[in-house]
Amino acid sequence: MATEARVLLRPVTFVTGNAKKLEEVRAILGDSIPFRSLKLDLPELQGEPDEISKEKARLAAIQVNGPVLVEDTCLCFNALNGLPGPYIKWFLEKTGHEGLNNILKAYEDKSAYAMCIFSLALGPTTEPMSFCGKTHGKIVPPRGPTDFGWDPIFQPDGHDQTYAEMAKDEKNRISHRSKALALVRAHFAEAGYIFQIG
Ligand SMILES: O=c1[nH]c(=O)c2ncn([C@@H]3O[C@H](COP(=O)(O)OP(=O)(O)OP(=O)(O)O)[C@@H](O)[C@H]3O)c2[nH]1
Ligand SMILES: [Mg+2]
Repeated sequence: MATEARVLLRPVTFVTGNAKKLEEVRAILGDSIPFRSLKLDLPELQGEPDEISKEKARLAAIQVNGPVLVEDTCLCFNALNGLPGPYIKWFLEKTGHEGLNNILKAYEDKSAYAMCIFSLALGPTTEPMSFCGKTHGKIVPPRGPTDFGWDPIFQPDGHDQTYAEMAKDEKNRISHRSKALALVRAHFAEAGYIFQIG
């Protein structure tokens, strides 16, 4: 089904308070989609990851009054049926890498998945669309640089290194974030948006 082309008068604003996310999004997207960034710490709902991400997009679109892209990242332990999930930020802040490993000491299953849900809202009155990427792996004692979140304790399946130990471009090739952004790019290619940026 052909999608009607829509004219966008402004670049897509990627709204995040997290500089490391922005760095990765820039590296992955390159110049495939006209975008700029805005540093804002948006309030986050409690609930299912998809709804948290969409609500961030709704709030961001009101602030920006134009097309916005946001993302919410989850780290999900299979032994805990997906928790900490969207609450990983607070678990990490309060318990650290050691605490996250300790939580799983009670379980044999150390498997986990990293999940990114991007939400795109074309404007403040448009319902956001979501794009989800997942990378499966396991939780391990920390290895590698500690400059980005839980990267040192997440070892993707099929790799000997944690996210933190990997070269940046290697992480970006296989990450939850790059899988979700591949869907965002495919959406832009299919929707045929026309950017008329004055
Ligand atoms: O090791 C990591 N590798 C990653 O690839 C990654 N992506 C996000 N995070 C962290 O996981 C929490 C998500 O929470 P989150 O999605 O609400 O992000 P945030 O509040 O930092 O930014 P934002 O909500 O303003 O965009 C925050 O602690 C982020 O630092 C990552 N850690
Ligand atoms: Mg956040």
